[in-house]
Amino acid sequence: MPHPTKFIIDFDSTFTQVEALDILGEISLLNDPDREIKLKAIKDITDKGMEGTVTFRDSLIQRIDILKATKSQIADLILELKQKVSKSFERNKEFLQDNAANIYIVSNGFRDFIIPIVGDYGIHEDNVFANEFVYDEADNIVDFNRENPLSQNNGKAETIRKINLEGEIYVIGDGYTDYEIKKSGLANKFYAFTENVNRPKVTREADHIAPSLDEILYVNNLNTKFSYPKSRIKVLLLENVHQIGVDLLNAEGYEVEVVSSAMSEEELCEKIKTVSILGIRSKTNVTKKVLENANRLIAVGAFCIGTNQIDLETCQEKGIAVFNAPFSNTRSVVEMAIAEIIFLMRNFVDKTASMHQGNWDKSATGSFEIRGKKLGIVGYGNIGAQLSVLAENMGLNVFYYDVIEKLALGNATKVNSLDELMSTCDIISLHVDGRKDNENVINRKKIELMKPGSYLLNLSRGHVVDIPAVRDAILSGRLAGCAFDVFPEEPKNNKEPFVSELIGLPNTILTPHIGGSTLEAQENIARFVPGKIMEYINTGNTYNSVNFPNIQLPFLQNAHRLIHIHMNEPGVLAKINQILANFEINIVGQYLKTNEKIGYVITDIDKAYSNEALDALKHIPGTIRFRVLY
Ligand SMILES: NC(=O)C1=CN([C@@H]2O[C@H](COP(=O)(O)OP(=O)(O)OC[C@H]3O[C@@H](n4cnc5c(N)ncnc54)[C@H](O)[C@@H]3O)[C@@H](O)[C@H]2O)C=CC1
Ligand SMILES: O=C(O)C(=O)COP(=O)(O)O
Repeated sequence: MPHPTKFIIDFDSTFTQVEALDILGEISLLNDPDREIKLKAIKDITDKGMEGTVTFRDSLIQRIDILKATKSQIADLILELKQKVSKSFERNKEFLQDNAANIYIVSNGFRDFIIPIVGDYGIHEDNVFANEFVYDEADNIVDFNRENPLSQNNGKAETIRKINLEGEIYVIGDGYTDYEIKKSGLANKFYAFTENVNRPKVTREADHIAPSLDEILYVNNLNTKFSYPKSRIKVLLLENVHQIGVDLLNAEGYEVEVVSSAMSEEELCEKIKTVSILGIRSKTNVTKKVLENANRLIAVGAFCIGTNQIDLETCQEKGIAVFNAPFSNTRSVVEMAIAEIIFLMRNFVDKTASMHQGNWDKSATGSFEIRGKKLGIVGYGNIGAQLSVLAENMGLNVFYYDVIEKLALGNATKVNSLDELMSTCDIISLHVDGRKDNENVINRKKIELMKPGSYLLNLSRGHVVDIPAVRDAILSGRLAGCAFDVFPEEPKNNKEPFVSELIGLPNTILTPHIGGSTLEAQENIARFVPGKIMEYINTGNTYNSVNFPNIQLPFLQNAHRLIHIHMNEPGVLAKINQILANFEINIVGQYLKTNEKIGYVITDIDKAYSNEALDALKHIPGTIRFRVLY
């Protein structure tokens, strides 16, 4: 049943993402030597027409004169425009088709290209009000129908007056001429559509600013496709997440804010209040206090490997799913470790610094090949194991220690205690995770166990090593060198100073936590993490989540999906199913997984159900979060 409200929708920059005459210019002026100048002139005239500094009629005359387009070029334009329909119109095609009888396109553009585009969405040509080109015998566009009110200022209001619509009338558009319909008393509401263009002069006049069609349908209870408009989902990305990630989340229709540095707890406590998706890297601590303020937060994306900076348990208790990129920068860290082992054993860093001072110090003293040396890897996870493979290929003998049982790759040898590893290897490289228990795992005692003249690398987490003990070992000559990429205290951004007791020590490589900072790694991460978050939000999939039970779900077809997150206590599933039975709701599919703390139940049901049933499900004791996917 179509909804009785009548929608008057603008075409250029509303139904489509672009101004059609700009695109027509790109086509008709393709081989014109003054193409760029003319295209710019068309844009300028369009803007002047919008601002009202040139009358709309004059702007049309001038543009058509520059365009010199033909009928066959209109056919090309239509093909282009079909690719440029606004994303939220595309998403809500079903709504537009079902309600086509009550949808009117009123535009200062041209019927010649509008009808074929909106026709694909079920909108009948009788409901399209727009200008018409005039062609000569050779099919060149030479003029437009000057009798048409839409070729003049305030033509939209005049057109609506003539068609004499009755009932509730809503106007959707991005331009001042759309607002004029409401201003003339011919519509009940004006929605300023900002998905493609945001004009303050227009949004100021709006009854409602609509970043998407989803938003308009949502506020009018007309949403059939999305239970919640994506444009209402606020994303906050901190710490210079790669632009690809920003673009992906923007393209999904979310409202994305980007901040280049990390945030302090205090700053984040304030900022998080309106945020639904938070993206961070290693520097932002998502603490219990932050999470207490995070009542809209659905998911956290760690755009890195480590998640020790996030209070994962509190996230679980609040039904916030956490995702990371477990392999995207692994290789980058390993390559850096290999390079540093060679640099340390040849004393390259001090030698090059000395050369820059004008010194020539050619000597083999304290310089060694890495071939045949014993490399001890602490933490044989993804990074440790990959380092093992590459190091062995370069001729190192690999030994490792891990707190859990791990498959030895290649010829690597498992060692049964950390002490044994520390005391027998020439190089120790740390690749443990950042759990709290790992604080000072490499303490003074462990460092004292190391072979005289050995080397220490830490590319894992700063709190794992006792820094004053390393300083003493370097100064006493027990350690021949060390490489540190991570520190107990790291600056929040590139402007804050770096302070450490390791500054100025000999054969000591210090890097600003850049193990994973390669363009390849950052791009991989920026594709991976948003992908996981969007999948979770759109389908409920938690596969790869760090803190949620992992479920890989089938596509939702012809059903609605109930997502129920609850404390893992007995009987919740039974209660869910009891409610569904009481309301005679047919279950199409059901999936449950739990971990020690929470249960995650997905129930796909037939589309016909009452809101009371949803209400009852929401109020089952122990419910943490409940949402519905259409
Ligand atoms: N410097 C940088 O830019 C980067 C640093 N990292 C850090 O590297 C570390 C390792 O990353 P992945 O290998 O991907 O993690 P992973 O989780 O795959 O491996 C960690 C391994 O350490 C073991 N482990 C934990 N505590 C241990 C201990 N006390 N003694 C011995 N073994 C212990 C675990 O059992 C596990 O096998 C993490 O701390 C991560 O945050 C990761 C990427 C970039
Ligand atoms: O991936 C990790 O765990 C890292 O330590 C890299 O951190 P970053 O993203 O460079 O702040």
